[in-house]
Parts: sequence; structure tokens; C-alpha cells
Amino acid sequence: MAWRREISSAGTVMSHSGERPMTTGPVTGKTLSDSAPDTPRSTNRGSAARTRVAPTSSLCSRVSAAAMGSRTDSLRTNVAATGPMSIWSPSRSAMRSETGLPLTDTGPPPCGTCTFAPVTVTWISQWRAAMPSALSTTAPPGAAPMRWSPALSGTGSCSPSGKTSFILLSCNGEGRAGQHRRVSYPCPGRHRGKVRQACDAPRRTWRGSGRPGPTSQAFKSARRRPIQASNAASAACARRLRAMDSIDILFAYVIGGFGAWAAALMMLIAVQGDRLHRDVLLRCALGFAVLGAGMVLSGLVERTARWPTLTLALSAVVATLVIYRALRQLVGVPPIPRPRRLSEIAALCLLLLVAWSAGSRSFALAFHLVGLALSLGLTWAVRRALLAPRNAAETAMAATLLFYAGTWVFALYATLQHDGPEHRHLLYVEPPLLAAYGVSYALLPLLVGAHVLNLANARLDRRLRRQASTDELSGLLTRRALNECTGKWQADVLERGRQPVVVLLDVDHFKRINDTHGHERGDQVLRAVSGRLSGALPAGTPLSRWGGEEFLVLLDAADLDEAGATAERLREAVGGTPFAFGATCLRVTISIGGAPWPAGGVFSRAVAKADAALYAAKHGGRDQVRMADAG
Ligand SMILES: Nc1nc2c(ncn2[C@@H]2O[C@H](COP(=O)(O)OP(=O)(O)OP(=O)(O)O)[C@@H](O)[C@H]2O)c(=O)[nH]1
Repeated sequence: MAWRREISSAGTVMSHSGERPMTTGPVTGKTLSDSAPDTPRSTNRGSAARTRVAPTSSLCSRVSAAAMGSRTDSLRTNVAATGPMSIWSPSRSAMRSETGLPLTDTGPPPCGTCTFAPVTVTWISQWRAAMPSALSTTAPPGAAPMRWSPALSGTGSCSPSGKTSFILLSCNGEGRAGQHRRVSYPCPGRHRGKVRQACDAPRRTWRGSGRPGPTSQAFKSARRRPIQASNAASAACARRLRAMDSIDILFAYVIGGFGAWAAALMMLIAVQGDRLHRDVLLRCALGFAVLGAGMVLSGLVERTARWPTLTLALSAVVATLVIYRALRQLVGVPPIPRPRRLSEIAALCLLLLVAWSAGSRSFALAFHLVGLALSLGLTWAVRRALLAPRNAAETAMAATLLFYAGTWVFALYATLQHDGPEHRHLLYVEPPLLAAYGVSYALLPLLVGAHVLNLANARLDRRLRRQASTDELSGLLTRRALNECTGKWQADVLERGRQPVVVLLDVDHFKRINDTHGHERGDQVLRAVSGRLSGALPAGTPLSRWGGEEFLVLLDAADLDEAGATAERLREAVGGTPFAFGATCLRVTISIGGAPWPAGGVFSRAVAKADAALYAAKHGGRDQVRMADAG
């Protein structure tokens, strides 16, 4: 739809094809020269604007509405009749603080897509003034002044600098039909990337020239370019923006929400096993369900509403805290007391609520700071898994949480860097990174879910192995565990030039102890004997409960005599001092039989020979050591 304007002799700008007539008023803006303390940078002084009126761009309308309609800021621009395009700003930060918009110094000329019209724009910030006098232009001397409604037509484009983007608004500055002038307006940061995309080709051309701006020839050709081309590019931009916008939301919220629900479902299905894993998985499932609900709700409801952002932020915080607790539980960190936990949740929610009511900017910052703090807290809770992982599952979990914390660091950075108007997305990263964030956050719950299951499995595996290798009563190696390590042990001893010796020990008349004092006392005796045996042996010596009241030791000795002496020490350690169990005092003796395990020999053969020696010791009167010959 083309906008045509006429400026009446009284300075009234009329919109013929648009719905809203432009209002006019006295010139309130200062000119560049009288308002700018520093000289504006300029390009191609002397070029005159002689182009046709630009039609309304949906992009521009949208951006105008978003950037200005939603704000009550006012912006006044002065447009000189001729002269270079320049934008004065005292300083970027000052302008930003006044306008809340990404203002730059003199912008470079627009890219080739856009018709260039040299105008001087002076920003005079009276930002809190009401709309629609947000944007007013002062016609050049001799031309009728006009005031510019923000809904005025324009075309979307960007500067070729790749840093600063503008939305170029059209106006008939001189009040003559068939002419138009463009005023640079900062493109909201959210759309910069996309606008730039549409202008890629001309920008490259411009950059390729290696000059700070287009040549005058390029200027002229740009000015001659049919305005329709510019409009088509703007329309393409707008379509792209709309498509990207919906994709962003889908990715970031709905798909992300389903990812969280999928993780929750996966955990609920896997809820089995012992109490610890059941609790951890249930908590994680609850956390992901809350997060999923918040994300899907936020993605589906009306886009302009602000409350879904708050609900999503709150659900994200609560969900993260629930998962945080579950992970602490999983890695064995002592739980935080319930009152402290609840007060932490309440404090964070309150903080977000206050920030939300203070405005979009403070809410975004508060949310990102909370997100970063929580992600760092999660990483800190599992730091042991990061520094000294016991298995691959722990490494994967720690790496995922580190990545998660990293995404918050970058998101916070993007928020601080964000120059455009606020939007209802929680994340301020720009496309295509926003889509990447959406995909990552959709996958993260599934990843974390898989890691939690992996960790639970690894823990169960460890427990089973421990149970299989450690005798429950005595705490010594089981027969199976000893059998598993014999080959390696023998090779090691032989390599050091030592003699491997197998020694069997048996408690004498143990049945009598059981019969006299009961099985309970019998167990106590077995535990006490185990303690004395392991205390009398060098650390690391393989000692197992071979079965019942029988023990097996693998001795590493210089020769059989030395092994016999060690066996004698063991016998003395057990039988030398009676055991005291409360008022009961018991003297327990052991008989020992040993046999060498030569290189190339079979372990079971050595055990059989040691057993024969033990039998001899029993028959020899018990409480003695017998060593089999080397032969
Ligand atoms: N309390 C207790 N008793 C056990 C355990 N394992 C085996 N026993 C008992 O140990 C006793 C072994 O008795 P025997 O094999 O007859 O040998 P003994 O009485 O020690 O006699 P000698 O070996 O000939 O000196 C049996 O009564 C078993 O029930 C155990 O784990 N706890």
C-alpha cells in the first residue's frame, strides 16, 4: 500500500492512502547545528533527495509499533533540505539511556538496497513525551514543517556496517509529491540480524569496495534504484522475520517444553530400584514436568502478553531448584534443610516478581542472573564428578552441566549487549543462536534424564560389584574376588623374583564355639579373627574368607621358610591373646597349611596342596603351621 502525502500550506501532512492522517505541528526539534555539541559526521554533502514516496512497510510498521508504540518515548528529528545524511548523538551511552534504543554515531550510508537520501537527523530526546508526536521532522528552510506519526510508512533496511542497523522511514520532507526523504531510525536489535540478511548482497558489494562508504557513483545509482525493489526487499524481510519469529517461539518454548516432558516421562517409566534412585528420578521428573508446562504455556498463549514470560521464568527457577536437589541427592551431597530450601525458592521467585513489575529490562537481567547462579550451583554440586569422575556417566553429566552454565553466561552477555526494544522472549540471544538455544534446551532435559539414569545404573553396578567382591560378615575379599585377582598377583610376584605361597587357615573347633556360645557369638569370633589376620599382614596382601571358618592368604615371600614364619606370626596373632566379648573371654586358635605356587603352576593345585598341609596341621594337634614341600 503506497503512502502519499501532501503538505498543506498550513503545514498539515495528509495521508491519502493510509488510515491515519499525519498530524502536524510547530517545529519543536532543534536543527543539527544548534543542538549538537559536536559536528556531525557527514557523507556526500550536497546530494539531494529526489526519490519517490516509499510505500508502507509492514516491517517498519511493526517495528515502529513495537519500538515506539509500546514505549511512550518521543523522538524528534530535524531534516535538512539538502546535505549529508548524518545522525548526531552526543554519545552512544547517553543516547541509549535517554532512548532505550540502540543509537549510534553517524551511521554509514544505507546499503544499496535502499534509496539514499541525504538528510540530517538530529536527535533531541524528550523521550517521555506522548505519542504520536514521537517522531517529527522539520522540513528544510522554506519547506513546510511536518510532524511524523510513528505509523508513517518506511522501508526496512540496515546499514552496511554490519554493526548498526536502521529502519528507514519515508517522508515527504519537502512537501512535494513524488519526493521523499528518509530518516534513519535505529532498527530494534532483535531484528538486526534478519534485516541484515536481506541486505546481504548489497552490503557485500559495498564492503567489497573497501571504502568507508559508497562512492558518489554508487550513491547515485542507489538513489536511482526503483523504490519498488527496496519495498520488495522490505516485504521479504518482514516475511522472514515473521517466519523466524514463529520458529523461534516454537523451538524455544513448545518443542523445548515437550523435550522436558519427554524426559519426565522417561524418568517416571524408569522409576524402579532402590529408594534413592526412585526419589532422585521422581524429583527430576517433577522438575522437568514443571519446566515443560511453563514452556509450552508460554509458547502457546498470546504473544503480546507479558505474564507467560513470568510464569515461564518462575517455572524454570522452581524446576531447576527441584532438579538441583535431586542431583545433590544423587551425588551424595547432604540435602539442604527444608526451611532453607523453601525460603530460597520464595526469595528467588520474589526477586523475579519484583524485577518483572519493574520492567522488561530489569526482569531479563534478574532472570539471567538467577539462571546463571542456579546453573553454577548445579555445577558446583557435582564438582566431584567434574574433578574426579568415577565413570563415564559422571563425566558426561558434569560436561552437560558445564555446557548448561556456559549457555547462561552467553545468554547474560547477549542480554547485556542487547540494544533493541524488549521483547517477550526470555532469552535475548539473536537468531540463529536463539534457534540453537531452543534445540539445546529441548535436548538438555533428555540428556540430563539419560545421565541421571546412567548414574543410577553406574551406582547399582558399583554396589553389585562391591557385594560380589566383599564378604559381608568379615569385610574381607570373597572367594570369587580372590580367584579373579590370583593370576595377575602371581605374575607380579614372580616378576619381582619372589615366591608366591598359598596359605589356608582354619579356626579350630569352631563348631564347638557355635554350639556353646551360639551362632551370633560365632559370627563375632569370625569378625574378630578376620580383624587380627588383616592387622598382622602387610597392607595389600590378598586375604579372603575362603568359606565358613576358613581363610586363604596369598603370601609374597623370599622363600618357603619366610612364608612359614609369616604364617607362624598369623597363628600367634589369633591364638596368642584370648578374645574378650563383654564378660566372656574366649581363646581361639587356628591351624595353618601352606604350599608354594610355582611359575606355570595351577592355582587350584597349590590350594589343594595347602589344604593337605592344613589337614596335617589339624591332625597334628591343631594350633600349628604346616608347609607343603616345593616338590
Ligand atoms: N557362626 C557361624 N558359623 C559358621 C559359619 N560358617 C560355617 N559355620 C560353622 O562352622 C562350623 C564348622 O565346623 P567343622 O567344619 O566341623 O569344623 P570345626 O568345628 O571348626 O572343627 P575343626 O575344623 O576340625 O577344628 C559349622 O558348625 C558351621 O555351621 C558362619 O558364617 N557363622
